[in-house]
Amino acid sequence: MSERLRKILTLVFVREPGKILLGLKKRGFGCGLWNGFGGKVEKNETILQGAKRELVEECGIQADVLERIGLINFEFENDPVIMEVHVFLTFHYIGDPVETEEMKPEWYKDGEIPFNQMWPDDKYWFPYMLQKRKFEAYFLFKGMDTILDYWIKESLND
Ligand SMILES: Nc1nc(SCCc2ccccc2)c2[nH]cnc2n1
Repeated sequence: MSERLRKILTLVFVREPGKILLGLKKRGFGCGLWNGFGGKVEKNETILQGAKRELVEECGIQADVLERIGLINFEFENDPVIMEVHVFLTFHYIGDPVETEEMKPEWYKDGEIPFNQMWPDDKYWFPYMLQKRKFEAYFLFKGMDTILDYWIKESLND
């Protein structure tokens, strides 16, 4: 896997006790789905800096403390590039979420997460993230809707 082409991306979830902030993607990759906030990591920034930047750009929230909670590799059939998504979590942030051109933010109760309007893999790894259990996962997609294969495991390392 190491010699494959990789695209490094971030995904940030903002939490309150019993609630999670999701954004409805208004354009681009994953348009029409609820997701965390994130995107590409630029050349001149670290993954953590990229995560913080995307959170501000996409919903106006500043998170000084982001905890790395997961690492997910997404592969799409017939696409040579693997998406390496670094997932972050924060309970400590500044500002109220605002709608942007990219995202429409909404708070959801943990038991009312709209998985049927989210990427199909989310229901597999959200439980780890909601319980603050670090995880690694891999999903092989056919198109945008079908998971051909996957694994997920709890990881203890940083
Ligand atoms: N939850 C979730 N997210 C993504 S992409 C997240 C990274 C990203 C990529 C492009 C723009 C913004 C954010 C997924 N891809 C396949 N399953 C998936 N599940």
